[in-house]
Amino acid sequence: MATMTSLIGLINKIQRACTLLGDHGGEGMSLWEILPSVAVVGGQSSGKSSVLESVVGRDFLPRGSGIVTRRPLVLQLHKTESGTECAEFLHAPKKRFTDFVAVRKEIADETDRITGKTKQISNIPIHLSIYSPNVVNLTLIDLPGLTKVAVEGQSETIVEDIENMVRTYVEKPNCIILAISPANQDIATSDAIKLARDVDPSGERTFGVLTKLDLMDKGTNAVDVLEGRAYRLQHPWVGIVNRSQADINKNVDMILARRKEREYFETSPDYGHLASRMGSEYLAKLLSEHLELVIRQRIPSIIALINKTIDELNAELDRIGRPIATDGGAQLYMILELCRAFDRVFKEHLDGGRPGGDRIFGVFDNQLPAALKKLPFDRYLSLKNVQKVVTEADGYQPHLIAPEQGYRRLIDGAISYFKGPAEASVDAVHYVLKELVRKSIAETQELKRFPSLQTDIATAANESLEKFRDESRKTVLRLVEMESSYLTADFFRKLNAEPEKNLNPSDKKKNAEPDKNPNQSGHTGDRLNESYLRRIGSNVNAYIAMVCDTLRNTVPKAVVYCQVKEAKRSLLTNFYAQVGSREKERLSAMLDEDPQLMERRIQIAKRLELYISARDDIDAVCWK
Ligand SMILES: Nc1nc2c(ncn2[C@@H]2O[C@H](COP(=O)(O)OP(=O)(O)OP(=O)(O)O)[C@@H](O)[C@H]2O)c(=O)[nH]1
Repeated sequence: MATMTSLIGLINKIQRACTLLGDHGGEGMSLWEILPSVAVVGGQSSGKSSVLESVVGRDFLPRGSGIVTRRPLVLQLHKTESGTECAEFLHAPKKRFTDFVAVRKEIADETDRITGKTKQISNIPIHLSIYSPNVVNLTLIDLPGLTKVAVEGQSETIVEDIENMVRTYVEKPNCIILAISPANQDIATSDAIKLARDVDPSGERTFGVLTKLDLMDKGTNAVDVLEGRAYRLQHPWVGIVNRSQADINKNVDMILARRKEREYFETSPDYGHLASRMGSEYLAKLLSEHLELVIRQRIPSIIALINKTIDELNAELDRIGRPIATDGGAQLYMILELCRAFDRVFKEHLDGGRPGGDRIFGVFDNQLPAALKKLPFDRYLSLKNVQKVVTEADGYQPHLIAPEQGYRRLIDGAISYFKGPAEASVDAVHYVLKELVRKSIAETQELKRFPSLQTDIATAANESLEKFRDESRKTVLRLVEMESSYLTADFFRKLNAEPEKNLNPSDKKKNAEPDKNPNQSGHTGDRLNESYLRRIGSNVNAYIAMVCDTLRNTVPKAVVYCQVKEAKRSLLTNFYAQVGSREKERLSAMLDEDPQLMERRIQIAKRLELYISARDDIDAVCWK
């Protein structure tokens, strides 16, 4: 079974590692939060520093009037078998202090480094480890003393600020509270007890410490408090006699002070019966034993938290991606895999499964028919324009039978109107595809960490789409031009057949005077009569309607063939060819990651290392 030394040593080690990672509490459940610690709480001048120092057995804490402790001091005591005592700060790990006067100065300087030489406070802790044969393994947190009023140079909120900071430490269920109250004040007015009662009403994690027993008025004693009658706590009260200011001035050393304290209790008529449970040494032992008990109880939940965190960190590493291979072949493989992932998402957009592909159907089903409908054939085939085109078509020559050239010109002119909607369909589908490329890049999880590759893929895909658009435009224009290049003769044959039904065909052939029938040639003297022009207009209109029906069906086919199918088939084909011939340096550049993400990965990896080593340490200690 684990020894007390190894258990507390283990917790010390994990706490130090937490601080290295900047994990000293804060938001969320952290390892730091679950590790047990002892916080020293009390009003100013209640004797906190004195208690801490006598537990440690050395003078090392800054002294002075006013607010001295302005940052939490996390003090880790490590018991060594032998050797000289030394101290080490986490912020200066290579420097070993053997002179405790220098330790005191370093605490003061390090406090100022964060807070400046003001009287402000900060909740960023200072970590100090003390290695000594004269200490027990213990982690103590010294906190600024609770005050009642702000003094000159302090902000109005200082009283509240200190209380809030102390509270953040002591309200955590893992915190053992060392509540320091001076015996020469009424226990009912103790700031430490007041706060401890607030955050630990059952008193199960509060240790009451009564200082300054030697300063009580003659004839009074604190037996009521020390025996738990004045204020009941789950743990026994411990009385302490620290060095007086006069002792400090006379440089009474700690060893002597402890001996004097022991003698005080042993010879005291009031406290003699309690002597074995009084004094700084007893307090240190009591705390250490309690801490061990708490750690033992906590180990299962610490292991559970560590395991849960390791799983979460691994999952996050998977999500943001593992580090990239350095080998060129592996990088090429990775780039192609990423392109394929993008391509899959893009195809899902087109084929369904993800939204967007339906907008292409919308172009053919709504936009194209609406644009065709809006073509200005009414104006183009107005009586006036028909007359103008037909008249101009044959130049100075009179029309003989039917205005053949006039018909052709009118039809040609009308068909050229279809170019607009056909090209607009090409463009509309182009923009839908471009948007789908953008969306697909954004939605490809695997690509998220590679902004450079995202840009490269977008550029390559858009270049391909431009090419497809050009091809598609040529094709639809060709479809329109084809309609002009050879007209459907059948349509006119049927048209000619209709009026002939009303006439006697033999008569028509015989007299060979078409001009006489206005329905046939429409000549009135030199000019075509109005109803004949109307008939030309309506014939051309009917022909155009037929062409329109055809194009409404063929333009979408051409667009899908040239743009959509090509996009599905070969959006990145050129890109693959280019990438395949690229140098390793360029491949690495394509896999450049977002610097923030890289930083995040390093952080997670560090954290993961801490948690894994913490788990190993716990395993090692528990199996000992
Ligand atoms: N006689 C005697 N004096 C004590 C005792 N405990 C503390 N003192 C004196 O009380 C004064 C304040 O003690 P500190 O230990 O500095 O008290 P603190 O709570 O750390 O004070 P701040 O850091 O200012 O909040 C010092 O002059 C100590 O010598 C004690 O048990 N007996």
